[in-house]
Amino acid sequence: MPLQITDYTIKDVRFPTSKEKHGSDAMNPDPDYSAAYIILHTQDPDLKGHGLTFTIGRGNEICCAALEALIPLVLELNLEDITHNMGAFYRKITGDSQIRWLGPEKGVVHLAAGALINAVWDLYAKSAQKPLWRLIADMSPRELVSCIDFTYITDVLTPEEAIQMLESQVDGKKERINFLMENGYPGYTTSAGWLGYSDEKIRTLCREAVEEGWTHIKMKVGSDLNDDIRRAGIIREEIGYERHLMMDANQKWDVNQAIENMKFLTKFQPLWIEEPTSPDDILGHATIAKAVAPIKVATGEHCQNRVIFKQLMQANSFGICQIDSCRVGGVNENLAIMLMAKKFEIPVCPHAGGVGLCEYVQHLSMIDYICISGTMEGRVIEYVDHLHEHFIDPVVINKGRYMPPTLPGYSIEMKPETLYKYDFDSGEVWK
Ligand SMILES: C[C@H](O)[C@@H](O)[C@@H](O)[C@H](O)C(=O)O
Ligand SMILES: [Mg+2]
Repeated sequence: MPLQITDYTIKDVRFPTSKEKHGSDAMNPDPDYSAAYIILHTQDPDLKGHGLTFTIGRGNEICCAALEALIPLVLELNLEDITHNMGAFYRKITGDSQIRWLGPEKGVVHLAAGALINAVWDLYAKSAQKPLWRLIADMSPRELVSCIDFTYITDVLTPEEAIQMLESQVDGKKERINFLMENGYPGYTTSAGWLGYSDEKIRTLCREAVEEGWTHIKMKVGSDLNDDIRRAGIIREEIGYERHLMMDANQKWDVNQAIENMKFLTKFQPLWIEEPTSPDDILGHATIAKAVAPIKVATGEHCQNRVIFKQLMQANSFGICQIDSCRVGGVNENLAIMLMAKKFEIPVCPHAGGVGLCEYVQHLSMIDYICISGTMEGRVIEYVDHLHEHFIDPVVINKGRYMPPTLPGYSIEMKPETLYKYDFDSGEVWK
C-alpha cells in the first residue's frame, strides 16, 4: 500500500528565552524562540514527517493558523505522488489560487509553507532511510533540478543551465562526502554576542568560545554606537585578530546611518556587516556594500523569497548569502537560491540559531558543498548554543565544525515531552 498522509497535528511551541535575553539584538530585545510545528501522520505509526517554522513569540499562532489553511493541499496525498515531482508539489503549496493572495510567497503564509514543505522532506528522507543531505546528494542533477520551481528566475538561471552546473560537480562528489564525514563543515558562533548580555558575560563567553575551538564569532550592533565600539573592543581583546569577527545590525539603520556607523566599526575589521538596513531595500544594500567594501554585506534571514535573492545578487547588494531554512519555501526554494548563488559566485553562509534552525540548515550547507558549489571556502554555518536538547537528533559540533547528521530525516523532530511542556499556553512552562 502506498504511504499516504492521513492526518496531522499542529503545535504552537514557545520557549521563554527572553527571560535571560538569549537571542536579543538591536531590533528584537526580547525574543521567545518559538516554532509553528507540524506533524504529518501516515498509516504507518512509526513514520511521520516533522517540520517547523521559526518565530520569536507573539504571532506564532498566526503561523499555526496559516498551516491549518494549507493542510487540505497535502492531506490524503501519497508520498510517492509528491516525491515523483517535487517541483510541482512546491507550486501546489505556494500557488493555491486563493491562498496565494495572502503572499504571494512572502510573509506568514510563506513561513507556514516552509514548515509544511520541510515536513514532507522529513517524511521523504525518513521513508528512504537517509538523512536529508544524503537523500539529495544521491540524486542525479536532473532529479535535483526537478525539485525546483524556476518561475520568475529563468532570466538568471534555467533548468538546463542548472543541470549543467550540477553535472560539472558530479566528479569528486564521493571524495567530498568522505571529507565531510571525517572533518565536518565549519561553523561560527553567535552565542557570545547577544545585545542584552553584560560586558562581563560577553568576555567570559568569548573566552569559552575560543577554548571550544571557534574561529568565527558574531556580535550584535545597532543600538548605541558607543556600546558597539566598547563591546567590539572587548571581543577583539578576547579573540585577537587571528580569528574572525562578524557584526549584525538586525535592520536597525537607514542606509546613510549604516555607512556612517560602519566608519567607526571598521577598525575592528569585521568580516561582514549583517542586515544593515531593511531586508527589502535591494538598492540600499547595494549602496552600503559599495561604501563599506572590503567589509562584506550579509543578508537573507528576512529575505522573503528567491526573487528578492535574485535581485540582491543582480544588484551586487551583498557578498554573503544567508539562506534561511524556513523563511522561504523550504528545501526546494533554498536549492534554487543556492544554485543562483553559485552562478553569481556568492558564498552561502546560512542563518541559524533560533530553535531548530541549526538542525535544519546544516543539511543545506552540506548539499551546497557536495552538489552545488563543491567548496567550503569562505563559508560558515551559524551556530547558537540553545535548545538543542529538545531534538531527537540534535546537531553535533566538534571544535567549531558541524558533523554530518546520520539519522534518517531532516533532524527537526522534537521530543514528545518538549511538545507537551512548551505548548503555548497550556504547557507547564506557560502556566
Ligand atoms: C531575534 C534573533 O535571535 C536574531 O537576533 C537572530 O536570528 C540573528 O539575526 C542571527 O543572525 O542569528
Ligand atoms: Mg542575523
